[in-house]
Amino acid sequence: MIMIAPSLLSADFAALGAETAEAEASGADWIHVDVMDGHFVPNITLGPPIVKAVSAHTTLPLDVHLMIEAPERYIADFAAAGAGVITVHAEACVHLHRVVHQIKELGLLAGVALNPGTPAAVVREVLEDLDMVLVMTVNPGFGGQAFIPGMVRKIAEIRGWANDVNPQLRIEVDGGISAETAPLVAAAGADVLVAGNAVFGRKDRAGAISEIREAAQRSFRS
Ligand SMILES: O=C(CO)[C@@H](O)[C@H](O)COP(=O)(O)O
Ligand SMILES: [Co+2]
Repeated sequence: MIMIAPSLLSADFAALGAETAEAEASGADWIHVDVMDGHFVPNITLGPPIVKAVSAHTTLPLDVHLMIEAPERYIADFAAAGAGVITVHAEACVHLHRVVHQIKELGLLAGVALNPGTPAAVVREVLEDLDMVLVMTVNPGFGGQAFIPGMVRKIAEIRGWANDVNPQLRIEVDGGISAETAPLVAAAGADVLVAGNAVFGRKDRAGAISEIREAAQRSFRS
């Protein structure tokens, strides 16, 4: 089943509680929270205290996307703040296997993200251990960027491997996802779609979420 994870990066930061509750009421499956440190990516957003504050406004899993160097330093803090899924960037981890198990030992779902310039092969050796791979379809750091079509091949490659070694693997896509791009990624095997601008940029959030979901559902290929 396709899941939709609206990204709070495009929400009103002065009203994160209300924006989160509205996303849940509008049919979101997860709430995507973008954490940026100004080093791994050229932008700074938020940390565990804000994740904790947001968690009081939803019953949905918080899908925490860590765009930070050496994320192992903060995993326990984000878990304590209420994260349900923690995704680290492969490019930010020297000991990727250890970090994945650090997340799982806290009872959370573990994801690994790949920048557009990073080959799929980087996750191959940990694929059996993962709950999710996040294929970035823009260069991370900002919302509202254009989808990079070349990433569709990477999604299909990972789905092909997962069918052999980890059929339950979720493949999340993040960046430039809309009702227009959703069918492309779903046809390649992505089943968790992050959408920032395409949801929070619209007044009718429920309409936006269901349009993206239906567009993806029609072409999903597992
Ligand atoms: O991780 C990121 C950006 O680095 C994302 O989660 C963005 O927030 C997606 O925004 P849109 O491209 O959907 O507007
Ligand atoms: Co993100």
